[in-house]
Amino acid sequence: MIKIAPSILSADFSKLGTEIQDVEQAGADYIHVDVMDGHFVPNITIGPLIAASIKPHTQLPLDVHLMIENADHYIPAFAEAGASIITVHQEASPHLHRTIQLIKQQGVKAGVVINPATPVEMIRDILPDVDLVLIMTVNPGFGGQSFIPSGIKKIEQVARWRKEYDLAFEIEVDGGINTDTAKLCTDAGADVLVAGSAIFKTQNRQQAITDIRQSVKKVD
Ligand SMILES: O=C(CO)[C@H](O)[C@H](O)COP(=O)(O)O
Repeated sequence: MIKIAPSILSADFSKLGTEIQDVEQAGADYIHVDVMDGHFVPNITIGPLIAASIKPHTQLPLDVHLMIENADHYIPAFAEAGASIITVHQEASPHLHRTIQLIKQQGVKAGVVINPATPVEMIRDILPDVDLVLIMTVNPGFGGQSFIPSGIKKIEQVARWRKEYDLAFEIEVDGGINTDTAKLCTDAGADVLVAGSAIFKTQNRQQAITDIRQSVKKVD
């Protein structure tokens, strides 16, 4: 079963608790928390204080996507805030192996992310150490952007390596996911679909999640 991770970047921040409860009741599997620092990406969003304040409002795992420089400085605080998964960018992590080990030392699952312009080969050597690989299909920073299809070949390649090396990490995809693009990703091997505007910008979140789940089952 495909997992759905609504990205709260597109939620109403004035009522985050009820927004999160709404998507949990609607059948979400993870709550995707987009953390941006205004340096690595041109936007500023959520810090550990907000992550900690939303944690009591959901039973779902907090899937924390760090789009920040100096992630090592903040990983303990996000773990303390209740993150279940923390993902860091290959492009922002000069000592990626050390950073992945730091996440695991906090008792949190560790993931690695690559941007649309980063060759998938850049994460090959870290695959045995991660619990999740996140392939970006937009340039990180904002919700509501168009899907960049070059991510599909990366999902396929990561899925091939997972099989070849007998590994068990999840493959997640993020950016421009909707009923038109979800199936391209799941057919390529994605297990977790992050969707922001396709879920939070609708009135009926249950219908939105059901529609994405149905779209990946369609026979072409
Ligand atoms: O990481 C992100 C942006 O950096 C968001 O998770 C992503 O863009 C989701 O939004 P949408 O589904 O609207 O594209």
